[in-house]
Amino acid sequence: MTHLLDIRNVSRRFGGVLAVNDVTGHVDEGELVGLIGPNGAGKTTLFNLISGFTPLSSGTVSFDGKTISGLKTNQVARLGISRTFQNLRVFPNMSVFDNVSVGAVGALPQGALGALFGSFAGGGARSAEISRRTWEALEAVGLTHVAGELAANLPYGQRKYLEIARALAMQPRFLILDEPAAGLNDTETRALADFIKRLHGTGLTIMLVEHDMTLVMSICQRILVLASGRKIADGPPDAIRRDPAVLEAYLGVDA
Ligand SMILES: Nc1ncnc2c1ncn2[C@@H]1O[C@H](COP(=O)(O)OP(=O)(O)OP(=O)(O)O)[C@@H](O)[C@H]1O
Repeated sequence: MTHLLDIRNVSRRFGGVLAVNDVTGHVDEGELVGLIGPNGAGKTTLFNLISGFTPLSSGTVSFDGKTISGLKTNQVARLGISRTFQNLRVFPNMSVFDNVSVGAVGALPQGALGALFGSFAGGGARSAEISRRTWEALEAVGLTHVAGELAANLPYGQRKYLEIARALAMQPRFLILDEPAAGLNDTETRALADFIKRLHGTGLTIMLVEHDMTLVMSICQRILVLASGRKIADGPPDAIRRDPAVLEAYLGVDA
């Protein structure tokens, strides 16, 4: 069976640091997978390698049976991989609606709808489709009521959902969330966990990096663990919780 995401012997070196060291793993269609590990383990670098933000030093990444390593970020996005960032990348002086529509614009190849609807109707059909996808994404994260607000005016918690909405406006098959709960309080984190579960319930495949273990253990079906760039474990939350290598590397406990 072909995995939706297939990572084979992937490495990335930064000077003397092997940030990701010969990692092999996969994500199947419909899974909700967590990626955990101590600070500096290589989690964000692995996400960057998957989404095309950082070139690989060696190895291959395939998506839906096609090699995507070497593609540019926008090409990867158009194939259906969408992501959020550890540090929010919201445009503060743009409206919430415009921030999210950036995602929809990025996902639609210029002229594709023109070809579909004929050259005269193309421009109008394209902007109607962008608007439809934007509203749909805002609806999914519960931000339609602030669509006209400047992003800068949103509280931090809502800006995180804004970033997720922008990723959703690309109508991805595979969503990558980099530390979605960072900076949120306990109540907000619980609400986020429910939201991610609902999103996953719609059939979306999701992979997330998260330091909040309660969140990861409660919602993920499977967890990959990195330590010093290497994959040290891969399994369901219960097994990961008891894995001696994980306890040693992750919690500093000599099991
Ligand atoms: N652009 C870069 N240039 C040089 N070194 C880098 C670069 N990006 C990452 N690294 C190094 O690679 C290693 C892995 O970093 P990475 O950010 O992927 O870890 P992480 O698991 O996401 O950590 P954290 O949980 O702290 O976010 C670290 O030693 C880091 O300093």
